[in-house]
Amino acid sequence: MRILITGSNGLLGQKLVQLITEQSRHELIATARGENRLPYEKGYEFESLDITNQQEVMDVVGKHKPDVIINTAAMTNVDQCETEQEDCWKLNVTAVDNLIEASKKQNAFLLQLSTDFIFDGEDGPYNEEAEANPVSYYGESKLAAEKLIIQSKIDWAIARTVLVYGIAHDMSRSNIILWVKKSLEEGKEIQVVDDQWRTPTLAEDLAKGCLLIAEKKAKGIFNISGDDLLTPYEMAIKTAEFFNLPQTTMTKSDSTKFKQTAKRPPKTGFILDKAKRELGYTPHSFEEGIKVLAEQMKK
Ligand SMILES: NC(=O)C1=CN([C@@H]2O[C@H](COP(=O)(O)OP(=O)(O)OC[C@H]3O[C@@H](n4cnc5c(N)ncnc54)[C@H](O)[C@@H]3O)[C@@H](O)[C@H]2O)C=CC1
Repeated sequence: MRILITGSNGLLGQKLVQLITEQSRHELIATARGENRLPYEKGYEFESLDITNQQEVMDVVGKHKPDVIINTAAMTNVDQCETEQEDCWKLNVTAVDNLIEASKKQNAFLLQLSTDFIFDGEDGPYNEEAEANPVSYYGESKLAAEKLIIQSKIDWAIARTVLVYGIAHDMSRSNIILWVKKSLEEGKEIQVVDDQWRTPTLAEDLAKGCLLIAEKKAKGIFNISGDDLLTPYEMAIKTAEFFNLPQTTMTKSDSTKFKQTAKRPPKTGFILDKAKRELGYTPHSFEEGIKVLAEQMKK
């Protein structure tokens, strides 16, 4: 199978490239805006691709004729989406339309990544049929992209995910585990919210879930996240316990104390029954996820 990935420099993109090249079962075309910033070059072809450029999308997809396109590229900074709405829409919605058109022309299966932020967070955890009601512009844009795909006449899947954590090859991305570990090691005072719930997702699990969908060409919406419903404070406690760090400088807080540009849904998290049943998806627990990161940090 020929798989084309957009946003291959992003966190999920990197993990997908790693997973697919390690398995070497598929032909891979890794694309990203600008230069290839991946540290390894074997086992895949690289193509520069800005998905907001309609002609470029048509040309690259037309040249490589993939069986499956996995669109990981997006504007993922929730506050930035709130302040730069035009750019957010261009990348998170209009560019998806470019991919739909290219998929239609080449008869490719399109897998789009989406988010728990399409929900208002009043009654999580959610299954795939729950009613969306975004409270941020980011959530609105990702929901609009879902609608475009659902209404299209192509073969499609949507993988929705939640709070992805993992180690990018250049350590460019922080996450709650790295932040808590570093802060407690330095004896820094930190406040961690205990009134938001998520099912945090190990980036490697998300990559596996996406590949399962691609290999099966499983159509429809799939929740692909971790399975443990936790508050950030609970995640922080588990992190401190794992690394055997003193918790004296860490205090419980609530989200009203933090001023953020975009509103966050209080309680999301996903029910994974469908992905487990139909894809054989089996995510790590949060503790196992910390262990995976700890191993990667040693390298
Ligand atoms: N990271 C998270 O916690 C969550 C992520 N998601 C979704 O999962 C998907 C993957 O997320 P991450 O890998 O964490 O995001 P990321 O921010 O690490 O990667 C996004 C990639 O898109 C690329 N990109 C930006 N503009 C582009 C353009 N015009 N053309 C081509 N590429 C462009 C960026 O360079 C970056 O490499 C996204 O669709 C996101 O909305 C959903 C829920 C939570």
